[in-house]
Amino acid sequence: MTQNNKEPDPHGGPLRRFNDPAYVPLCRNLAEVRENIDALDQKIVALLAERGRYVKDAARFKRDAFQVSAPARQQQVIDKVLALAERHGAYPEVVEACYRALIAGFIAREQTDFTQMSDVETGDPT
Ligand SMILES: C=C(O[C@@H]1C=C(C(=O)O)C=C[C@H]1O)C(=O)O
Repeated sequence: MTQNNKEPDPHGGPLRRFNDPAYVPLCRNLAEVRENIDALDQKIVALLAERGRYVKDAARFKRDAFQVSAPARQQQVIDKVLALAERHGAYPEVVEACYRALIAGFIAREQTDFTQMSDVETGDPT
């Protein structure tokens, strides 16, 4: 196969086919594939914003950095999303990698939020 370093033509027809006869194509061209991906990305980012708001709220119920990190809960989330991946036919390695990155990012934000809070009983900044 030759390499031409040109981006694919979004409006061209198919250049390859899957060998699996059961494969049902979804789109007529790459532009249509990308419209669908872009529409999903809008929903995914909106959902990430909503998830982030709950992660922020979680900081109100924690005493220290270990509780912010909550490693047992992290593992529970990974196990749960891997089971969901299987149920929905998502690629498990993609789901796991995404969630490990997401959780790491959310924890970093939660740790920052935690430093900008005060103890409910003493009023001490933590
Ligand atoms: C939101 C929480 O805090 C952190 C963030 C998590 C997440 O993004 O799912 C999970 C555990 C914690 O590391 C929580 O403890 O539930």
